[in-house]
Amino acid sequence: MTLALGCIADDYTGASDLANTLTRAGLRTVQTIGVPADDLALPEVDAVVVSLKSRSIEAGLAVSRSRAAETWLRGRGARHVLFKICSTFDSTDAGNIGPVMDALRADCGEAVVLVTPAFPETGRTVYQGNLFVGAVPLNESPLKDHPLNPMHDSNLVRVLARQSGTQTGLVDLATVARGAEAVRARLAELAGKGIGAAIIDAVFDRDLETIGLVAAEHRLSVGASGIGLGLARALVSTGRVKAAATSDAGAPVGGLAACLAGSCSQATLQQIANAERIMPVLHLDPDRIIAGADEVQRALGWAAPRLAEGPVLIASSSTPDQVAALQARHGRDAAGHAIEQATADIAESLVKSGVRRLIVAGGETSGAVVDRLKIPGFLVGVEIAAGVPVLRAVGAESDMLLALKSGNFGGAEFFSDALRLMR
Ligand SMILES: Nc1ncnc2c1ncn2[C@@H]1O[C@H](COP(=O)(O)OP(=O)(O)O)[C@@H](O)[C@H]1O
Ligand SMILES: O=C(O)[C@@H](O)C(=O)COP(=O)(O)O
Repeated sequence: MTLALGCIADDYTGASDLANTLTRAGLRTVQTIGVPADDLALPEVDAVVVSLKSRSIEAGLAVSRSRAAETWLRGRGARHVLFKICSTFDSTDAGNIGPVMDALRADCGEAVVLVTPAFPETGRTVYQGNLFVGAVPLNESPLKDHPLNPMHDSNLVRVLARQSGTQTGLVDLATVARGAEAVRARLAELAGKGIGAAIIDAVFDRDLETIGLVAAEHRLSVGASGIGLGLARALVSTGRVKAAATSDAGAPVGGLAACLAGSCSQATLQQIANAERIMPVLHLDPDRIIAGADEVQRALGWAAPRLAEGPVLIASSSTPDQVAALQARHGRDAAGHAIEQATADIAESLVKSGVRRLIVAGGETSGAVVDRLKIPGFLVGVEIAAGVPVLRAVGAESDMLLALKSGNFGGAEFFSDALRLMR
């Protein structure tokens, strides 16, 4: 297998979002959980997205895990590696976007790395280096209240400069609009000044196509699904990949269905509220989880009689005020970790009792659940909402369908939309 594109994603929902985008653009794609074991039977593919849970861990660990993934991908022929980050640039001043980018850049000797989280299909656009979420700048969006990485600065040139050892420059929209040659010239100018990273503006998919053409000539890029779209279209339009039809990875599995939510995003809170109309919903008590009380057992006892009747939803999600109060009592990381592990405990028991269709809301939450279920990889099925495909587990103990929903993605009826497509 010689890969046309290698990808390293810093969380599992982000990885499935990217795998979805690449698949829809015609690349045969598989999502692996971590660096695949040698005995994992992978189909013949054009792109592999290695999913890491490295967004919110210590920067040194994120670097070493990303480097291991890079070595594996380049060893399978990937000339270009895309480091997939969140379309809302989720990170802190300690990393991990800057440190991982610096390490991968040093490994491949790239002069200037193109960086853009733009993903217009989901309302993420970048103008003059400022990230917009829908109509508002990042720092005014719900991301200002993210439980793990609240985003308070929408100027990505500044945000990345605080995290990276290299200087950060800008390729503005006017340059992108002039086409690939103008972008190449601007990158050469930045490289001449010793600037090693460039935030590049993008508002429409056509901007990402220009960016993809240029990025594909390089060894490394950093961004969200939008630049993945640009790269995939460039690989197809230049004949390096023959566009494939989408597979039937979402064929029915039957079995019980359940939903778990650990995301506290505004979108997820609305989706949970709407789900109350169509299925039983249990709201976990986060204080009881952290206190180590038997909240997991309570949830399982609640779910057992209801599952045979139809899908259920179990959520730890709370409003920003409640999240802040909980974190003040217990600490941010301790609270997040305890809740993720409790959600994983619940997922493990649900699967033991016959759940084969599982929907998880939240990136870190999905990471904890998928790790616990020891699923080595996924094939991409139909799209439920922009950035969220139906996934079929490969190499797992049971044949299962999953959906890993980024906190901010999906329409107001996401849970019923997903269940309709996961049979
Ligand atoms: N009620 C709560 N209070 C505080 N933190 C919570 C609560 N519920 C879940 N969390 C934690 O918040 C984080 C949500 O992150 P994540 O799952 O990545 O969601 P998103 O995709 O919205 O970013 C996780 O670490 C999760 O355990
Ligand atoms: O790019 C995106 O927005 C998503 O693919 C993503 O990474 C989402 O992360 P979470 O919101 O933490 O799920």
